Amino acid sequence: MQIKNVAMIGAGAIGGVYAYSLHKLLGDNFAFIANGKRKERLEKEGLYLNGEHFNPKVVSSDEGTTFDLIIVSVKNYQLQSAIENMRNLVGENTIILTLLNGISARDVLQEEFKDNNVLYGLAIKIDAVKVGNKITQNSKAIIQFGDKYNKTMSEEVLAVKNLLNDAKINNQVFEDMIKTVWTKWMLNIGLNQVSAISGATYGVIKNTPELLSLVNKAMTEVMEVSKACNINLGDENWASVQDVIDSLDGDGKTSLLQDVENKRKTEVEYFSGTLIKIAKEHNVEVPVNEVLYNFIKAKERNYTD
Ligand SMILES: NC(=O)C1=CN([C@@H]2O[C@H](COP(=O)(O)OP(=O)(O)OC[C@H]3O[C@@H](n4cnc5c(N)ncnc54)[C@H](OP(=O)(O)O)[C@@H]3O)[C@@H](O)[C@H]2O)C=CC1
Ligand SMILES: CC(C)(CO)C(=O)C(=O)O
Repeated sequence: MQIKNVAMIGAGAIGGVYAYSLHKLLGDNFAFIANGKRKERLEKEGLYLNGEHFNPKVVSSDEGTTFDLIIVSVKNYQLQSAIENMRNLVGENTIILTLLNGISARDVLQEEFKDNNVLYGLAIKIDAVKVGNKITQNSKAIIQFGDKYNKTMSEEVLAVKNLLNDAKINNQVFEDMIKTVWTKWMLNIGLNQVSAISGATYGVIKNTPELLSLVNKAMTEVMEVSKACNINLGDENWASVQDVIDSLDGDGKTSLLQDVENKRKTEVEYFSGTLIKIAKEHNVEVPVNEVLYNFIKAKERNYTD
């Protein structure tokens, strides 16, 4: 199986980074999916990655074509609209890969596209910042992806791996993608939420013991909930998160902080919001996350122009 044409829905900070490499490899066999004004703007202005301009093809939802692979890189609260916008471009054999943070996007997509292979996926060690149509990204970003379990890789996983290798996109397939997705979620629950409240860049967080301690307390609650859910995050998952924090560029900012700074809706419901719900079902206390949740919700509620 060879992936010949790829579409991506979500030309944002994350999408833009990977679109650059896929566009370079595939030319017009790579396209963004966008409609209306979003399509016009993307076509007219394109994107910049680290100062280099690129202008991939843009297809609309009613293009009358299907893709071998569709990569989804919108925010969690945009997922339903993205699903409707990609529906007509999903064929019988289209593989779908999500890069959204959180633990729910893959299952939401699989429920909508029951007959397709929807892979688990995430973007890690990425410190992309997007202002207007200009993206900066300095770290060695990696896509971690796969089926739920990958003791042996399926034909689809191998095909995506070959594509990412050809596009020179760092990638890893883990045996247990549920644990991998939860590990990233733990990182986001710590780092993203603390940064959104404090306004701190990665560099400031790394050099401020009080903030680091808060990050670790929020993440410890995820470890506890993971045990109650039989996901059982362990020392190696904790260590891999610390490794990611170390790798992030000092000037970079989490996506949640970028949202708060730009007075956009945040993904907090998919971080502590979801953790609090799961914790309740399992009678686990998550007081630090309750505080973080309320602070971020209050920030969102009080955005002023
Ligand atoms: N930024 C980061 O460093 C990281 C982010 N992530 C995760 O990746 C996901 C994406 O984040 P990020 O790239 O920062 O988000 P952005 O907000 O930068 O990008 C989302 C993009 O999706 C577009 N979009 C939304 N709805 C549609 C739609 N229906 N059709 C077409 N395009 C649409 C938006 O367009 P428009 O602007 O026109 O509304 C925007 O360009 C999130 O889950 C985030 O948590 C993961 C790792 C790191
Ligand atoms: C891990 C981190 C903080 C950067 O890759 C992220 O996922 C985000 O900013 O949403």
